[in-house]
Amino acid sequence: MNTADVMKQLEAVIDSRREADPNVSYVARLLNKGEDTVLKKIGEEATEVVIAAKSHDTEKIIYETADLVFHTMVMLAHYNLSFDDIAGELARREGLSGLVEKAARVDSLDESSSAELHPSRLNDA
Ligand SMILES: N=c1c2ncn([C@@H]3O[C@H](COP(=O)(O)OP(=O)(O)OP(=O)(O)O)[C@@H](O)[C@H]3O)c2ncn1[C@@H]1O[C@H](COP(=O)(O)O)[C@@H](O)[C@H]1O
Repeated sequence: MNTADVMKQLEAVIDSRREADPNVSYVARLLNKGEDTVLKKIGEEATEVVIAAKSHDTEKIIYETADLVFHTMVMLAHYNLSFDDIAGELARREGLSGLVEKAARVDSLDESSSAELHPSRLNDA
């Protein structure tokens, strides 16, 4: 199976677990416990990825990253988002250097803060 098919299939399984019994489905249990539990798992799994990466153990990195991706998919389901939403955002960014994007963001921040300090706005306060 290619990557896109794996993600689509996992997404469909997660979606199908919305109404499943939390006693037999881990996904149903997580979704039933709600936002805080779903988000706590993301934090835990992200930390485990960092620890695995620092160990330079390839198998552990793959295993923990799979856990993180899986729990991220559950989090997206919680917010009724799909992996297509993320793929769409990544596609939108394609070809736009992170450095160029950051420079544009910093410039626009500078413009808005200098506008705040502009003498014509002194009476606004
Ligand atoms: N890909 C996964 C998957 N990856 C990880 N996990 C589970 O996620 C949990 C990870 O938690 P931890 O490593 O923190 O272990 P833990 O301390 O036991 O976890 P907690 O007690 O904190 O929940 C483990 O129970 C893993 O088995 C997954 N559970 C399910 N899936 C997929 O989701 C499908 C539906 O699963 P069910 O809803 O259980 O049928 C499965 O068929 C799989 O395709």
